[in-house]
Amino acid sequence: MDRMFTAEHEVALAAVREAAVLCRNIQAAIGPDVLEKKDRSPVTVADFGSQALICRRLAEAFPDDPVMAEEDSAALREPAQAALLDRVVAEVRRLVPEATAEAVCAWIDRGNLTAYRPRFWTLDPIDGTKGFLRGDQYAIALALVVEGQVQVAALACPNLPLTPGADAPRGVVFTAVRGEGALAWPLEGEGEPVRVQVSATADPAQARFCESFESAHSAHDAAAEVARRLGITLPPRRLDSQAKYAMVARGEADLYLRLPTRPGYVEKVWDHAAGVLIVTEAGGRVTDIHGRPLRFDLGPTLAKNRGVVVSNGRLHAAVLEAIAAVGVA
Ligand SMILES: Nc1ncnc2c1ncn2[C@@H]1O[C@H](COP(=O)(O)O)[C@@H](OP(=O)(O)O)[C@H]1O
Ligand SMILES: [Mg+2]
Ligand SMILES: [Mg+2]
Ligand SMILES: [Mg+2]
Repeated sequence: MDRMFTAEHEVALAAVREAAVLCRNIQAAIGPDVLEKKDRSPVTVADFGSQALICRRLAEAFPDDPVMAEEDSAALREPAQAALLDRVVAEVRRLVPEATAEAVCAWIDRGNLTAYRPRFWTLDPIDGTKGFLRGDQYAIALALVVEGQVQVAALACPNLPLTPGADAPRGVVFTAVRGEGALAWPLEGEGEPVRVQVSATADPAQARFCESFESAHSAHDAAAEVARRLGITLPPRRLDSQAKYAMVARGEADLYLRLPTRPGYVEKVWDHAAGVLIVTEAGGRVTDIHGRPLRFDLGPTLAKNRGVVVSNGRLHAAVLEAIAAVGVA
């Protein structure tokens, strides 16, 4: 069989790698003063810069493909934001010297798709913005959705150790093409990728689970109850962003629980599309808390889903059962 989506895979990998350079440049410059002043501007600059770089590459390679991205440039174009726009343009120019303010805004606006299409890209230019500001985990997540199915994914995790358990070097990109398995590439350099595979853990009590760092994004108390019910004694690993999908995909965790915190929050497509393909291609399973597959054919939100459960596959049924027994709504 011919390999499918070869060009899309190559472009997606190169695009998230380039954006990761910009994000690293900006994160490296965050000082204690930024945190003390609760200044969110570094992540705002990185969000816009990352989206501009990736949309530029997609526009070059696939001019007809729409992009459903998290950010839009309306705020950035306001005269009052001129200084912020200057910072974004300066960061983009370190990678694309010919970039102008107008071009940067136009690239960002290529990410303005808000309705479902039979073929579209979805982009989270920085996922885990809170982690980014804390100097912790964040991700750059890009996925191609065709007929409602994620076909190609690239997930850059600039602060995740390249090898599980080792502290350095950091920076890994996970990619997947449907039907072809999942790969982990060094973020930098020409190194060969390795195949990633979920864990073989079959005893729920032995499960290592992860969840959001932010308790506002995922109910920590409900997850603790589910864990207790499964006999899990290890504390959860808490980390920001779709790096949690990567943890399950490479067998460093067995479960990722994202249990709803309040009625009304609806998950976003760009927070999950890339992670879902990487985990499923690594042999794992992803559903919502009711066991339904995540729907990427409804626009920017997962309007028909509630929460997210990610597992190595083997543990999935037991986890859904425990969630139902605990009564997570
Ligand atoms: N109340 C809520 N419940 C669940 N997710 C939420 C939320 N409020 C924001 N989010 C999403 O949670 C994402 C981060 O996920 P995590 O907690 O796993 O790091 C955010 O992505 P961004 O950081 O890209 O804005 C945001 O889209
Ligand atoms: Mg996000
Ligand atoms: Mg984001
Ligand atoms: Mg956001």
